[in-house]
Amino acid sequence: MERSPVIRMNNVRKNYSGVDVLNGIDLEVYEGQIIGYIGPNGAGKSTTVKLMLGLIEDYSGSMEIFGRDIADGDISYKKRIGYVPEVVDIYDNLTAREYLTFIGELYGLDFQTADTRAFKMAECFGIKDVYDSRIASYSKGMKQKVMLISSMLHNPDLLFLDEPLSGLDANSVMVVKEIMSLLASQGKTIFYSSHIMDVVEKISDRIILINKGQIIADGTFSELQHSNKEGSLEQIFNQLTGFNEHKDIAMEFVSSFQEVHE
Ligand SMILES: Nc1ncnc2c1ncn2[C@@H]1O[C@H](COP(=O)(O)OP(=O)(O)OP(=O)(O)O)[C@@H](O)[C@H]1O
Repeated sequence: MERSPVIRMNNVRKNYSGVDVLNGIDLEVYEGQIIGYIGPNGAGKSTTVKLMLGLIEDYSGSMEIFGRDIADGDISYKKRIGYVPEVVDIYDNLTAREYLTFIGELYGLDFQTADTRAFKMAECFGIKDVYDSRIASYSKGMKQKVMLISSMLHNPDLLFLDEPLSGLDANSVMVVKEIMSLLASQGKTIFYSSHIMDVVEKISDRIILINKGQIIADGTFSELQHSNKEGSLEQIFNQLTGFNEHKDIAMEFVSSFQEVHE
């Protein structure tokens, strides 16, 4: 059976006020893949994800999700997508129950289904006792858990996660990594961005490195290792993005706020 890609990008370009941010992204992502999408700050990762989510409309090239061009005016594909943004920006005045049932209903679930699912998920994440407390009183990790629940409540086929493990303790990290593997084994596709290289190295079955709006590496971790003769993903990242000045920069940074004694 021929596999058709869940995401297909063809020569996607985007500029902001004449400044090129994406310079021709070509990409095919398949069912069941866990894609680690990495790159330096400002490389264009969030821009790519926002384009796929339909949050930014003005671009050139073509972009298909679930086999349909997302510019065709039919936004029903969004119901099959879950998203955790990089910055947790939720309605602090709501309780988790209010927020999650609201999100569930936006995705077409009835209140009871959304509530039952959300409560069970909150229980698994150890936050059921605060389910009816205002989100404003939550810790950073607890808010992140609410975001993770909201992205999966409607059982999406494609998940976009931006730093999904941000603020989570070591035990919760293990649970979330396991959830990602389980979903991928069911054929769900996970596209996630992170700066934590050792996690990306371990859980991705494909790593895509973007630099200055272009894909400069794409493969499994061992493929990247073979073609770059480097050990860790962090070292491959440094090598491919041409960065080896960390010591000089650190020295300069510290000396900017310290007196230099000759
Ligand atoms: N709304 C905007 N208006 C103007 N420029 C923007 C806008 N959004 C992003 N950019 C620019 O586009 C470039 C890519 O930004 P993007 O957020 O995609 O990077 P990123 O790879 O996600 O970075 P990070 O790792 O820091 O999150 C940056 O130079 C950024 O300044």
